[in-house]
Amino acid sequence: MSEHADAYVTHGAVPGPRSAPLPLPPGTVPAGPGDGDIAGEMEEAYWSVHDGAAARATVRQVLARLPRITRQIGRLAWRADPRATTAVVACQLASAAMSAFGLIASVRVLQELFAQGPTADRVRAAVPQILLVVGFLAMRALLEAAVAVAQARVTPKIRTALESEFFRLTAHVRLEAVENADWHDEVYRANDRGLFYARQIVGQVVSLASAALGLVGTAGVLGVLHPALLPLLLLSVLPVGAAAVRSARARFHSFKRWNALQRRVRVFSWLLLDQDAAAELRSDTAQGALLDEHRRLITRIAEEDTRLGVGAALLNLAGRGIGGLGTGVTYCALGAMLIAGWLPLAAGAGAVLAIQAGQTSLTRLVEVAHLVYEHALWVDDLLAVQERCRGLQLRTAAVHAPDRVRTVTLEDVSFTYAGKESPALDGVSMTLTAGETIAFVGLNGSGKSTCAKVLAGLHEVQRGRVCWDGVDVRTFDAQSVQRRVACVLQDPVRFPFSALSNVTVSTGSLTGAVPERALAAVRAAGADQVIADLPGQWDALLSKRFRGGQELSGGQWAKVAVARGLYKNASLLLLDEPTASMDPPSEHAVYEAVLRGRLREDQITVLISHRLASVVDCDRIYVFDTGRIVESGSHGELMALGGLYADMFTLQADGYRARDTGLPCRGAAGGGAAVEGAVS
Ligand SMILES: Nc1ncnc2c1ncn2[C@@H]1O[C@H](COP(=O)(O)OP(=O)(O)OP(=O)(O)O)[C@@H](O)[C@H]1O
Repeated sequence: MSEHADAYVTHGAVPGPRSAPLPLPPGTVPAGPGDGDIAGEMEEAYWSVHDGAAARATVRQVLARLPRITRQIGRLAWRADPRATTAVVACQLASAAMSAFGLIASVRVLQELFAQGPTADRVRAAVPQILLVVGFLAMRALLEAAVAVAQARVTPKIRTALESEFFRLTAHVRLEAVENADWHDEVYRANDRGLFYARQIVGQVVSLASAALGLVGTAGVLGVLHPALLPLLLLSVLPVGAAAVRSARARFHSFKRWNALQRRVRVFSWLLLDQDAAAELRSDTAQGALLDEHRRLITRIAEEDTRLGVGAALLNLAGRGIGGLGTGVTYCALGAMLIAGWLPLAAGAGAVLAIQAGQTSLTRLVEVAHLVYEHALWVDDLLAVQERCRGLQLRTAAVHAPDRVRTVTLEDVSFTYAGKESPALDGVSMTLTAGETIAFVGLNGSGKSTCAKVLAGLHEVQRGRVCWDGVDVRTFDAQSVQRRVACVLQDPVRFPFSALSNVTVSTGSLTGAVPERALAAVRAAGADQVIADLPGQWDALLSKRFRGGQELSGGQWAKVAVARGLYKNASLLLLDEPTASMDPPSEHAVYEAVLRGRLREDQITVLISHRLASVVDCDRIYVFDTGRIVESGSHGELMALGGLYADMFTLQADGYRARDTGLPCRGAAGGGAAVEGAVS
């Protein structure tokens, strides 16, 4: 055995420099999150960025942002449905006017009632004003209903527009961005929080406008009654406002703690309910430990709930106390004005009504302003993520990749993943021609999958060129390139669709199929028997999560994935360890189909495999080592070379021999037989 094989054996599957050795772990594990300051310990960095922002913001910060938020939401609403948006604004303004007119009419009713003369006459005189009050209130109710109807039209449209734009953008982001952990976190956060709050914020902005207009209306009415009542309104509402700000902040602060706990509980709930985790949990008898932790957390939530409830009651009491003090001072001042004769008694009673309405509007205004402030941060976050996605979109170009590619060439290609120091591919050159079957082999992390992705145009190289029929692939529209490539990966996506859709989805269709091609693809992949045995066959739903759905084994899913790749009928077929979970006869059948090119004679097929027996018949084999191609040639040429390939092949072939007897092992039918044949 050569020095290559020695390195393979003595250093394990991943040779190369190692970092500092891992020290012994401690004998006791920390009790877990939930001890001490739960909010601090359990904050999840990327979820919690804006949680509790309203608790930290000053009144000035909140007020300063409100006009911008209102404009932003207004723009979104206008784009979604201009008519409904106009209706919301117009009806909202009219409803506020009705409130103000109703208040003035109420004051007039009081004036009539407090006038001189017999009671019956005074009541009769007040009737027209009472009818006016009723009319204004009825109008206000109708207008508020109209606002709700228009809002119900515009809100789902905003949600649909934002959500479809969000997914359209994220689905077309370049692969390197998707593989970036920060981008991934941002997108999940935008999906979970941004879209959620975007659905609510229209209603909240409408409530905010309604409360603000209510306050303005009250001030207007008081100004009409007597200008000196305006400072009185201020005197009355300021303490109420201060109490409302304190209570809103406390609520957001508590919510942050509560939310952190809820997230943690959800992790345990998912694990306890998850179908995929069920077998391992039971075999490890881990349920007890998970249940204990779950119980501990929900107990903490219950305590937090009680703490929240008691805190809210105390804050409410304090707020009402301060508000009551303000009201008391206001009424004293009002009494003084009445005694001094500045104001008729009826106007004084009207002022009391107006001040009470003003206090209610202000409390609502403060609460909703804090909500809008915090939720708008999440909506901003969503819009910022969308903007970032716009800059990461797949390349679009007028030139499309050729329908049938004759040659794919890599010219001195180097590629380094973002954040990595050493390149994954370093000066790789090769030419692949239609009709060939090529294999990539090499140690873990040597660059095989990266090279396949570069060939497929999924990664843009930093140095060198990837050419399709002599044209740099970067000049083609990216999606046109991807339409001509089929990738079958080791861990294929298990689409929760019908068996047929699982095959046809590779052509971008869930509902349309070319029946003969679908049958040929599943036969070639060995998936025909899998589908034939399912109740419902082609129509069988492949997901246990839905009623009547079926579950496949790992190997059966792999066959469906290979069928999907073959069905695409692409110029370039990339198979990245597609048979790793298949039984030997199935693996053999797939390689037969792929290697003999049963579906397409003019296809370039690239096969990545660690089972070297499966690449023996390939036209050419490239051997990768730390991002470079160190050997290439046919199986025979590489064995004669006696390098890394020959060492790996011999090592694997030895594994199929019974050590004592020298006889082949029984389990090595299919692939094993090929190895025996090849090395003997
Ligand atoms: N998305 C990624 N981001 C950063 N580094 C990556 C990424 N994917 C792969 N790498 C790194 O690039 C190098 C080559 O990886 P690649 O997946 O191409 O190797 P491979 O030969 O296909 O390995 P394996 O046989 O284990 O599948 C490795 O060092 C790996 O850690």
